[in-house]
Amino acid sequence: MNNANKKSILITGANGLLGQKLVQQILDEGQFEVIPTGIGESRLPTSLKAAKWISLDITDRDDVLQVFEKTRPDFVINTAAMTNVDICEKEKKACEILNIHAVMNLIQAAEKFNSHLVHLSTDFIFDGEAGPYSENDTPNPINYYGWTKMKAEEKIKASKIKWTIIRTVLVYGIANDMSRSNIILWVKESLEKGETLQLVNDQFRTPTLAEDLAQGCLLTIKKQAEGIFNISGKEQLTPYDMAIATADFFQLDKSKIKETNSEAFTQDAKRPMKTGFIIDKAIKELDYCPKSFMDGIGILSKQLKLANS
Ligand SMILES: NC(=O)C1=CN([C@@H]2O[C@H](COP(=O)(O)OP(=O)(O)OC[C@H]3O[C@@H](n4cnc5c(N)ncnc54)[C@H](OP(=O)(O)O)[C@@H]3O)[C@@H](O)[C@H]2O)C=CC1
Ligand SMILES: Cc1cn([C@H]2C[C@H](O)[C@@H](COP(=O)(O)OP(=O)(O)O[C@H]3O[C@@H](C)C(=O)[C@@H](O)[C@H]3O)O2)c(=O)[nH]c1=O
Repeated sequence: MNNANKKSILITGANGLLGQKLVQQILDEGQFEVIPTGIGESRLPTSLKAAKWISLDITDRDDVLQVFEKTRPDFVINTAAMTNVDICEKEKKACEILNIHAVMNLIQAAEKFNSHLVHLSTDFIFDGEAGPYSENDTPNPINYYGWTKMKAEEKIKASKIKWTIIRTVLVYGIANDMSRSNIILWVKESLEKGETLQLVNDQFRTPTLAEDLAQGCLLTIKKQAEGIFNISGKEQLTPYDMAIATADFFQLDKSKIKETNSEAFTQDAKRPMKTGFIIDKAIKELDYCPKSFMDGIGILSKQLKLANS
């Protein structure tokens, strides 16, 4: 506990899409003290500068222990990861260091300072043969990114710390100075440039609005819920469905969206075919209530207008 009456939440990777939404919601709600951390300088928008930024590279064990020593966070939400799935397939060592070894640094520090670790995981721990998945299904990753996220879960489950694992899928939204895009944004931007897109119609996801994911993380902290929770959107859609919905919403040229399948359209890393999550446990135990996909696009659209005004 830092502030007289507020518990503290340290966010790793706070410059990221989820990280920025968490800082926003924690500041808006005022119930907790937020400690935003990340690699290098803050890229948080000025509106979030109230929170004191701490540079923290979670792959640096001494850096992690020093920051925990200084801040003694009650909770840690680990959003930091190597999230470009195709680069993970090509740069396995870097992916292993960030997605597995760095998590072990956090486990060690959480154990030493009695912090509750909330860790972000993914649908890519599954092989996509039988989605949508519940919390009890058996992982069987088919790409290296998914394998590293599964190994990190195993390290956490084997530890002695208080932990919560939040699994999510295909997060979309807009944040300040983003280091990677997401499907709604790259479909919208490509169509606005008049580019032709190939979208697969045989992969299934339950796309997740970044704000809903952040709220799901905070609900587990508010309810001190431990264990595994699926936090995602409710609707199961294909990337083709998502692209058509995006074009309809922003009134863009749908004829530039070519329907294809995973046989014809391949990426460096294999994607599991049918994933998505069953979110009944989060709805029942956390009162989690995600937006519909169309409402999610509406929220993103309003933020884009604000950002461009
Ligand atoms: N996005 C998605 O579709 C999904 C994401 N997830 C999981 O959710 C979590 C958050 O995802 P998302 O917000 O989209 O990810 P982002 O890629 O937007 O954010 C990850 C952040 O981690 C930071 N980072 C990279 N290396 C380090 C390091 N050594 N120390 C500290 N921070 C570091 C990055 O910094 P910088 O910005 O400078 O590169 C970035 O800000 C991840 O764990 C991901 O695996 C799970 C399923 C789906
Ligand atoms: C680039 C592209 C993707 N797709 C499909 C493949 C995939 O199912 C979906 C999204 O592809 P992307 O490469 O944009 O995103 P992808 O890397 O698949 O996103 C993943 O990110 C990591 C961090 C996760 O944890 C996963 O849950 C998932 O969200 O769209 C197309 O159909 N056409 C395209 O041109």
